[in-house]
Order: sequence, then C-alpha cells, then structure tokens
Amino acid sequence: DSGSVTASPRQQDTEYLCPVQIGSPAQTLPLDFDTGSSDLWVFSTDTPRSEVNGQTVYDASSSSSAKRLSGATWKISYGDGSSSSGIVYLDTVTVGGLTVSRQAVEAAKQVSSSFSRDTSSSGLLGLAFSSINTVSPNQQKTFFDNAMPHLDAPLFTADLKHNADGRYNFGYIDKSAYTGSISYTPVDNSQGFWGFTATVDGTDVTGIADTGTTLIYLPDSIVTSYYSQVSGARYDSSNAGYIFPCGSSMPDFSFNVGGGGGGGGTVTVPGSYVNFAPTDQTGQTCFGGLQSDSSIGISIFGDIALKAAFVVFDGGNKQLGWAAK
Ligand SMILES: O=C(CNCCc1c[nH]c2ccccc12)Nc1scc(-c2ccccc2)c1C(=O)NCc1ccccc1
Repeated sequence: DSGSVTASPRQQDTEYLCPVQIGSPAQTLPLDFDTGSSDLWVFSTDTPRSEVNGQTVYDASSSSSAKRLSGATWKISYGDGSSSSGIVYLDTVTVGGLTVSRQAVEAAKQVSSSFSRDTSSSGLLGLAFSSINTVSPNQQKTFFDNAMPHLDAPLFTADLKHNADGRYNFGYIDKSAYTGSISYTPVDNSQGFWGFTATVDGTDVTGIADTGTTLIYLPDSIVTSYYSQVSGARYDSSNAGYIFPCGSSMPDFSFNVGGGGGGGGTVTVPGSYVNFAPTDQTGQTCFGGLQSDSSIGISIFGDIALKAAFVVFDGGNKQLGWAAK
C-alpha cells in the first residue's frame, strides 16, 4: 500500500494542514502532521462549544465504524504552553488513499486557547514514535506505525514548501520530488523523536526533525554567530528572540547530514526563509526563523529547515534521508 496527501501552508508557513478522512461515512478534517509528537487528536463533538471556533469537528456517534476505547484517556502539553486532553475512539482513518482500520482517534474534551484560536486546524496527526503516545492506561500506535506493515516501503516522506502546497507520501520515495542524491543519517528514537546529528559550521548538532514546530531552534553559539552577520540584528527579550530590520538581506543557513564516506549532503535554508515574519503591524522589525534552543533543552529542526529539503522518515531502517529539491 501507499498514500499521498497535499500539505497546505497556513499563516506564512506557521503550520501545514492535510485533509484526513475519519469514520464511515468519511468525515474529512484538516490536521497538522507532526513528526514531533505521537497523538492523533481532533476537535470533536466532545469539545466544549466555547472552545470550538469554526473548526471542523469529528462526530464519533455518526460513524458506524467508531468504537469507544472504554477507560482510555489522553492528555498532551507542548513547549509553547498549549495543551489538549480527552477520550479515545478506534475508527477508520484514511490519509491520501492509505487506510488504517482501527486507529486510535483521540477526541478532545479540552483544548487550550491557542488551539481554539487556530480556526484552520482540527487537530494533529502525530508521526513521531509511538513510545511517546499519551493514551492511558494502554498506549496507542501512531497512524504510521499501524500502516507500516502494509506499506510497500516502511517509510514516509515530507516535502514541505514555502508559501506553496507540499506533500506527504507514505510507502514510497517519489524520485521526481528531489534533485541529486538522498543523504541518510541514523535516527536516535530513544526520546521518541526523529533524532539525528547534523554538522553546522563544523560543529555537531544533535536535534530532532519536527514538522510540528515552525522555527529552527539551535545552540546559542550557532545562532549568535549567524545573526552577527546581520547588521541591526539583536536578541530582544520582549519578543524572546532575535529580531532585525525587515529590509535585511539574510545569509543562507546550511547544515550537513550523513557526513560518512560519501561526504554526506548539505541542506541550504535560503536566507529569505530565516526572515520569518514582522513582529508588529509597522513591518519595520522582523522575527528570525532561527532561534536559540537554550530555553528548550533540545535542538529542533522545524518547518523552516524542513521546507528547504525533501526528507525521508525511514521507520524500517531508523534513518533520516535529506535531499535538495
Ligand atoms: O511538540 C512538538 C511538536 N508538536 C507541536 C504541536 C504544537 C504546539 N503548539 C502548536 C501550535 C500550532 C500548531 C502545532 C502546535 N515538538 C517539540 S519537541 C520539544 C518541544 C519543546 C519543549 C520545551 C519547550 C519548547 C519546545 C516541542 C514543542 O513544544 N514544539 C512546539 C513549539 C516549540 C517552540 C515554541 C512554540 C511551540
């Protein structure tokens, strides 16, 4: 089996949403595919009306294939302080033509304000490792884990784009989607993430490939040296990050992966991607897409980095492949 689904950017690439069919008859919800978490959770008829703000909701009671997973609950919180929690159903989930029949669909009974305010997203589809799924008492598998045994190849690929529709493919590598060769590097999934080591200016950086995080968060030394090349750039505590004049021409940001025998491959994030967004309506000052990881405790290669590459998440061989495009 295989699947292929469009990933549409929202609000200047802050997130990418994909249509997902749930239940019988199919209910289509736009979900944020998130390689940095492992819960498939959705706004639902169980979500308080006061917390639903235009989102499409999942109604288990109108799905003939839905079954309550009795006694199961879930609760997740993210580094930005957002959170959600609720109950669990098993139902049929289809992504780009690829169907999993008994997928844990986590219906929200509570969502925090940032999710309520995000009218375009009906939830998340976790693609990290099932070891960090939050369902209790019996942890549940991700869509990818459930699909893997049926896939032509035990992998999925992420091809996110800047201000344009991209694509997630499951079970195969589309050779027309990238240029040159794919450089592979081993994955450390001990924390449940797609962890890997890249080299930035000769320095090894261990981080995670995370489609659910918008920006890139790297060690202070790397971030400071990057912004030292931009006149007027500075760390601004009120914005809690590096800002600079919006008219600045930003240097490209490159990192190397798979440095082994073949010399590995270089991913180059265009400077324009690092000029992420204005901090206010005046459009004078802009917020950087590359920020320090010092308050996070882990380096994150988020959407800003991922949209500069074609990325293979190989669950069979526990490796990450990176290619230019
Ligand atoms: O959680 C994910 C991926 N799912 C995000 C879903 C999501 C959370 N709000 C969303 C809002 C919209 C769409 C998706 C999401 N990645 C990881 S690994 C470590 C951290 C972390 C741990 C401690 C402190 C900071 C980060 C995060 C993190 O919180 N990222 C989001 C973020 C990172 C930095 C700043 C803000 C948010």
